[in-house]
Amino acid sequence: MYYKVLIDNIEEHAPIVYTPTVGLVCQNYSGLFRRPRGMYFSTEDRGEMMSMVYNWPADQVDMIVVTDGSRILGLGDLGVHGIGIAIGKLDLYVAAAGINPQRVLPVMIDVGTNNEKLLKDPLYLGLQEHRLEGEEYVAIIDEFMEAVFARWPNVIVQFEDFQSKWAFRLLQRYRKTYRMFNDDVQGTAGVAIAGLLGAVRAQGRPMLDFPKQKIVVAGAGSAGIGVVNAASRTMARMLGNNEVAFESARSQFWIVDAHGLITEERTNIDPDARPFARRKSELGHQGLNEGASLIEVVKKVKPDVILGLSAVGGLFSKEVLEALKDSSSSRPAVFAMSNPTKNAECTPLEAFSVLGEKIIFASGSPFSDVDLGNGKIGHSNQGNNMYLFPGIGLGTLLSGARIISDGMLQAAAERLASYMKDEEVLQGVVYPPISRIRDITKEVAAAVVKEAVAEDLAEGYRDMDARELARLSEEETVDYVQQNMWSPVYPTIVYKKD
Ligand SMILES: NC(=O)c1ccc[n+]([C@@H]2O[C@H](COP(=O)([O-])OP(=O)(O)OC[C@H]3O[C@@H](n4cnc5c(N)ncnc54)[C@H](O)[C@@H]3O)[C@@H](O)[C@H]2O)c1
Ligand SMILES: O=C(O)C[C@H](O)C(=O)O
Ligand SMILES: [Mg+2]
Repeated sequence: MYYKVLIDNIEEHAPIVYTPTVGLVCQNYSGLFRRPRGMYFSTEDRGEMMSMVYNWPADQVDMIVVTDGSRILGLGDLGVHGIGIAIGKLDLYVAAAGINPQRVLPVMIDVGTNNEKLLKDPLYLGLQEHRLEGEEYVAIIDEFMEAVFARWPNVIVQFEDFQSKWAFRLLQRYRKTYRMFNDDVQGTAGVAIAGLLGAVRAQGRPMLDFPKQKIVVAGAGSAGIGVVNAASRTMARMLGNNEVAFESARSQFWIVDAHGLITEERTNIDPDARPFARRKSELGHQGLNEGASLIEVVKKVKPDVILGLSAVGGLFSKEVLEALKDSSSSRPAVFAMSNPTKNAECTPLEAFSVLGEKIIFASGSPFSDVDLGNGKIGHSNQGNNMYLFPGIGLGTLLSGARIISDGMLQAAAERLASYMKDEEVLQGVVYPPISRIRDITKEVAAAVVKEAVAEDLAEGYRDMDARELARLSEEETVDYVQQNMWSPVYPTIVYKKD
């Protein structure tokens, strides 16, 4: 009944089970606690996880969303309170992807917290010690992965809201051996690429013009670097996929973090950001220096896009938006993607009032459209990984792919981009409304299945073996996905008064 209500009213309820309200829930979780949900694996469970997984009552689990609570939305380290995010994401797996709700498992890895308030809070439900670090931390995650894949070899594990340093490291560690992905790094990247391709089409230009876009990214964490990595690979593919193409794609991005513009001259540069550090040779003629402020960078670069994944509310100030007036694009794009609402780099009202009706606007959390007067509407898109992660999970499940490849993620992003019609995109609508999330998820999942088959990764699912999967046409693949989506059905009961 809960899922029936959620699915039928997804537009109204997504902002409650998901961003922004889920953020508030996580911030107050110990005080709101009613009953335990999900599984907790803690530092104290070392050596026991293999037997613990057998305590979970379901014989089959299709999807796990796991977090260690270290970076929940843009709210920082919330320790075990972060379980709310895993529960919320899995609600969307049921509502959008039709994963059976009896086969989802939210997981919290409790290795302590560095949140001083929680460390002192008598109501805190988790371990009251500082976070475990280094190889001991990795050993805990290794043990958890071995345990869940031993009990459910076909499960898919989505890593969610791990602080950046672990997000990248764990993704590299597991992605070639387990059916797993990191939603903040990879899901966000695909959604951003789909929106950026939409912004190119909205200028009346072909998607192949994407490599000409100049993009300033504020934020060099798991999400920001994930976007720049994948978007530059997409550009490079469009340019011929050779070394020159990669170099040209790289030069389209300017990354600004808490210390300003990232250049080669930065000391202690984060290895994940290093490939995108601006070269010394480029800085002179651009009039930019190491650590240049966001506003300076926007003024000098005149970018087509400013994209925020900084978790700093209001970072796209009036001055930054004013500077974007000189953008070389006929329709500059403002993507204020940080969550929850108060962390958005700017609101659509702020962006449209400074830059006018032409811009393309997207935010991570939902905002209302803006009335621009004279019957004109400034469209507020929700650029959130919710448009991809359910389809990535479902497509992986139904293909029986052994791993989740870059190609499968790329296919998902491209399907999301092509889902929007030209008329919609020209009106500034680059993402579908959430009311269509079940349909878009079905399409994304089908694209993931097709790509898994093409890459010879698919091993089939239940009665559908790999050979049969390979024989399905595009349309048949979509039907196959649809038939395997769980749906709560209730008969209509009409009470008749005689
Ligand atoms: N819309 C989506 O689908 C989506 C997906 C993933 C993450 N996010 C959001 O993105 C945000 C960042 O997530 P993350 O995992 O990358 O976090 P993170 O903490 O790893 O990274 C934050 C980055 O922002 C930088 N930063 C801080 N202050 C800045 C400033 N004043 N100017 C420029 N950069 C600044 C930091 O240096 C860091 O590089 C969060 O709010 C999260 O909710 C949104
Ligand atoms: O949870 C969301 O709404 C998106 C994203 O995964 C985030 O961490 O902000
Ligand atoms: Mg997240």
